[in-house]
Amino acid sequence: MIGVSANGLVMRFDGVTAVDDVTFDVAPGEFVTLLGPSGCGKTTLLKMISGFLQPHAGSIRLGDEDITRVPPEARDTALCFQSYALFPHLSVRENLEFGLRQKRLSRDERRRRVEEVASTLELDPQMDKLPNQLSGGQQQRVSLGRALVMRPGVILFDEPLSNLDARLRDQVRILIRRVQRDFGLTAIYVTHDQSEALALSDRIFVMNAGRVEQADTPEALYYRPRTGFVADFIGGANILRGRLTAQTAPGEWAVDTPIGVLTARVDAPRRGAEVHLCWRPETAELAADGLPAQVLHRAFQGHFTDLAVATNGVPYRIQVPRTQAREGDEIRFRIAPEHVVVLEAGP
Ligand SMILES: Nc1ncnc2c1ncn2[C@@H]1O[C@H](COP(=O)(O)OP(=O)(O)OP(=O)(O)O)[C@@H](O)[C@H]1O
Repeated sequence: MIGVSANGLVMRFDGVTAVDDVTFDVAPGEFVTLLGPSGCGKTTLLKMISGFLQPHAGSIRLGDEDITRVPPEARDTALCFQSYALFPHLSVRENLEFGLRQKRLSRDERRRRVEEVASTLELDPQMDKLPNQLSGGQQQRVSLGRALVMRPGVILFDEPLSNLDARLRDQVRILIRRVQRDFGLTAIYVTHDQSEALALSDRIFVMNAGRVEQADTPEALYYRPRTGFVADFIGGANILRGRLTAQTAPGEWAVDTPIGVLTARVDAPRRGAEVHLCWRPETAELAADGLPAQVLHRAFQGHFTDLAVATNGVPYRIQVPRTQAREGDEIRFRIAPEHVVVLEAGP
């Protein structure tokens, strides 16, 4: 297993900086997702790692080797696309074998690898069919198989599930994670779908305007976002401005906000400091002595009820497991200090 590291990568197109001084390390065997809105530079970064784009500055290493100037076919990487990129006139078997023939592997070795991958991906019954005789999910498995037969050190995915319907997406997602573990591959996966990223990844690199804004585990990104962009992009947090007023316990401060006084854990507090706070809707608990809020809209969701509420004209959301509250009612709620996060930068 090999890791990938990038140092100071820059890519510009016609004066637009698509990737702006990106540095990261992906550990051997790690599954990392590049997540961010359309145009933030995810695909450009992936193409630099695979060698289809040359960076204007910076370097990329695969294990101990500097591969910045190594052509794509000589890199120990394989790419799996959303558009499958299968040869329409070749059978599934021939599609799977294609890269191995180009590498001039022996017939026995080709057969061994193709059979192993076909059985892992349950493609055996499809081997003599042409791509247009397959469903979208089957075509995506062939595309994955073509990458796997190469036994790359690093497998790169560019939105591989985006052409599949919701049910198939779940199945192929689980399959991707399983083969990545079983084959001992390092994986870099591009998506703009946050739930896909949260479900698949060891770590997520959240990208914004060509930069990696935060690189963390899914849990840390969700519960400890560092910026307003990350808090909002991952799971939609409530974000409020506030001012630190007084210490209430060791490491805990009262924060004056437009919806009332909240208590937050604060690392480096300064009395009077203006901060941005974020908290997740589901961390609110109904409590008779809590902050008041007026219910604007109620949406029952089964295991929780989503309440759009407002206090002093400021709208936000809370989610509670069970409530009789209706539009127009006043509710009261509290949030434990460990769930109120002080951001390094606002939205
Ligand atoms: N070949 C190109 N020529 C000119 N501009 C480009 C080219 N490729 C990408 N860009 C620009 O670089 C920026 C980053 O594009 P990129 O495709 O990496 O974004 P992305 O995050 O993968 O977006 P999406 O999720 O929509 O695929 C965008 O502003 C895009 O318009």
